[in-house]
Amino acid sequence: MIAGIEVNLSLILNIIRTIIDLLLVWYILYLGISMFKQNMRTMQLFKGVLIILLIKLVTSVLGLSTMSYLVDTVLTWGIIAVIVIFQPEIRSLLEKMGQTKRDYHMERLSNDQKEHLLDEIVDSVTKLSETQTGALITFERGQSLIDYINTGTKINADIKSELFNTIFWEGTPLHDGAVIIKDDRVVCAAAFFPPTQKDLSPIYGARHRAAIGISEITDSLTVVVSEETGTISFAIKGELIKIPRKELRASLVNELGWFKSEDEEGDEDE
Ligand SMILES: Nc1ncnc2c1ncn2[C@@H]1O[C@H](COP(=O)(O)OP(=O)(O)OP(=O)(O)O)[C@@H](O)[C@H]1O
Repeated sequence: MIAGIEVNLSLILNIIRTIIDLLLVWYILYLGISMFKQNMRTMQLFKGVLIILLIKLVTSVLGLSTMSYLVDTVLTWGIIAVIVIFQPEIRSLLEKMGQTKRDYHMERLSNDQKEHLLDEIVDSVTKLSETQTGALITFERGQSLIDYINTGTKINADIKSELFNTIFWEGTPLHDGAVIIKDDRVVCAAAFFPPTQKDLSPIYGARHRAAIGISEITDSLTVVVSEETGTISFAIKGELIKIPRKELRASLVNELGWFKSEDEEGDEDE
């Protein structure tokens, strides 16, 4: 009787272990595939690895020992090369897996203070758009942008409409590159982003490529203003979304998530 219970218990434990195992593998595959889908570089890598694995299979089945040795060598050195070349993507994936950051800093600000910050940003982006001044403004969200902040010139200033309009004025040395905002601070200007490798319409040049590029490898939000047309776009998760001027404020509120809904406030009070 006791032996029977022990067998059943170990069977149940085995089933639970298998389910946990499968769920973990599924989660890692899901993260990997969503990263591959977002980024053209990783998509190309994925195809390359598939081709090499296919060649490895064929050479093993046909017993082509020299070819098999060559493929093994490519795989061994390839892994090292992939780690070096795709360091930003691998880091982004690991950061996503361990992401627990809550926006403590923004939570300390009152709604009035946040409204004021939004007013400054909306006022500035609207003016940049009206005057057709090219601009790239990136908001750090869950994942750190420290690597990209380090490529620019540190500022650590308040968010002010005049500041953005001055920075992006063509006569200033800082106008080339992106401004990065972390919480309620403008942390740097003239930051450089790795441009996307995606096929894009020829109407988009280096600025839009940079905006999409940073959104492929981080969860940041980038606001781009086109110098040629004054069009405002958001770059999010590898996609470019045009934002009509009238909808800029509402779209920023939606994407930045600075204001909690009443439901969320209620949940925290309980
Ligand atoms: N990799 C990059 N990282 C950050 N900023 C960049 C990068 N590449 C270009 N830029 C910015 O974009 C400007 C050049 O934009 P370009 O005119 O080629 O882009 P565009 O997408 O056609 O935009 P626009 O519609 O404003 O002309 C540069 O002066 C620089 O400020």
